Amino acid sequence: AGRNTRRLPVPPSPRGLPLIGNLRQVGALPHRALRALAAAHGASDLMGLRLGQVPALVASSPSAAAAIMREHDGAFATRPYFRTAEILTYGFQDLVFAPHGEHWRHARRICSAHVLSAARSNGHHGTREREVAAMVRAIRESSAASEVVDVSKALYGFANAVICRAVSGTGRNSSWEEEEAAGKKRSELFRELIEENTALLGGFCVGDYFPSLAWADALSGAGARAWRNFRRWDELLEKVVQEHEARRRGDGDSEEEDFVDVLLTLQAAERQDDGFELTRDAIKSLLADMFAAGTETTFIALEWAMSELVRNPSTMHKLQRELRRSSDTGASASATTPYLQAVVKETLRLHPPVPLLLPRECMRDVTVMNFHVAKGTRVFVNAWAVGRDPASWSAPEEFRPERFLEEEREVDFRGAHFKFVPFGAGRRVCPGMQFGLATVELALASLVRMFDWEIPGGAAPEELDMSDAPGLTTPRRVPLRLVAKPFSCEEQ
Ligand code: HEM
Repeated sequence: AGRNTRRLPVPPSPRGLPLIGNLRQVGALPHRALRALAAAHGASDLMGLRLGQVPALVASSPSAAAAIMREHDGAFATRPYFRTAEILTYGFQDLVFAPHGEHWRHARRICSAHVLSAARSNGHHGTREREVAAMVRAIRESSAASEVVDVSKALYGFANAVICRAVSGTGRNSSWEEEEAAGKKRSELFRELIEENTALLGGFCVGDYFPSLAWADALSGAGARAWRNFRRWDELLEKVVQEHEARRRGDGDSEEEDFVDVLLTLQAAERQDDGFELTRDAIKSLLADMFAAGTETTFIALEWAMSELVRNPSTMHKLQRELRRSSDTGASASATTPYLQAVVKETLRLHPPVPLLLPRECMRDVTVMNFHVAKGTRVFVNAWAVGRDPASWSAPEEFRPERFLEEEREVDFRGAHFKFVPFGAGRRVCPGMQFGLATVELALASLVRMFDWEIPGGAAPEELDMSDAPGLTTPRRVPLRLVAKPFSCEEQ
């Protein structure tokens, strides 16, 4: 097969410049630029690119997404090596990103098992509810002082606090208020570190695109910046792990096990049958990964859900009616809130928080949709373009949650429908899907149920700026600032 594939054509590709190839054409909003490039070059399924010295492949249609993540999932299961990621993950990029090693399988099993069970457990449900309550309280206070609420900031703080508590726990021995103050300080530090991480990972590291010029990073300072950030992460995570160890030596009270507890228990049960040793650095690497992967994504989904609702008042009212009617049945009653589920789906279709998913790398020469793809090719799946594919969706650019209750009611994002892949699919599907969704649904339900929202200064809903920020994740370009009017049942 290897010999035959060489005679096959390579995917259509726009002409690049000498040396840098197509790097300049990717632009600040790569998901948009890549869709336009693909359309202009007859490459609506697969498009070839050259990013510096690195060959790349972009999948932009549902069938191309299925070819990469279902038919050839095994060949594309690895992540490319990134210099900054290597530093930021304790040299454990392999542990988190390499596909076939025992380490990867083991680490991933731990992550998924914990994250999924945490999503269901009552302990974490309670944690989420307390964080939602804290956010609602803060918004009420701002609205009483007739301030405009920085919704983006409130949502980021919320998403960050939920992940902080799920991953590194709550100081179970202190009161909630004491903890809230300490937690806030820590959340701020986490926020700073995560932002720096995102900048570093999304940033341009010469060595990632020009392996033969890797020494240039030493000159540009990207390497030094990554090391500096790494040391700050390390200090914080070391503290988190030490606190847990002290607590475990103490009263051993662990009614609410968090992620660090699970990892320490595993470490103690040491030498797993596959010979994997959970070192201190491996634990810290996994923690850093959860923080980085869980906060930004949850925040972005919430930010766009609120934006779309404010921009589409009839949708907002319909959701408010559903939630206010079913409020006494409790937040877990997802069966009673079908419209909420549809709103969340529609938000993720139009605004997947990681629009190009995380890059994969081709591990051997393969034939994909009759094209030859060489080993070492870096692969992007344009989930954003796939979710707006005009051949698969009616009125694809419109926000219309009803589609998920009508013609698309069978379609979901769990990895079986390749026209809707905001969490990826196959071996590399997001392990935090359940956890992220539960957080998004709970927070959105409370904000929509408990407040009426308006754009400050009486601007018309359709004037709301909906542009996305440059980078590999897509938060709003400008923060969402709204007036919140507390809703009380007597008004209706
Ligand atoms: C709405 C929320 C979220 C969205 C939209 C999202 C989306 C994604 C996407 C698109 C990927 C890459 C999948 C691929 O390449 O096929 C991913 C990977 C990942 N996500 Fe999420 N995610 C969310 C929440 C979370 C949360 C809450 C956590 C953890 C607490 C998490 C942990 C991870 C990890 C560890 C990976 C890397 C998996 C791997 O490389 O195998 N995610 N996520």
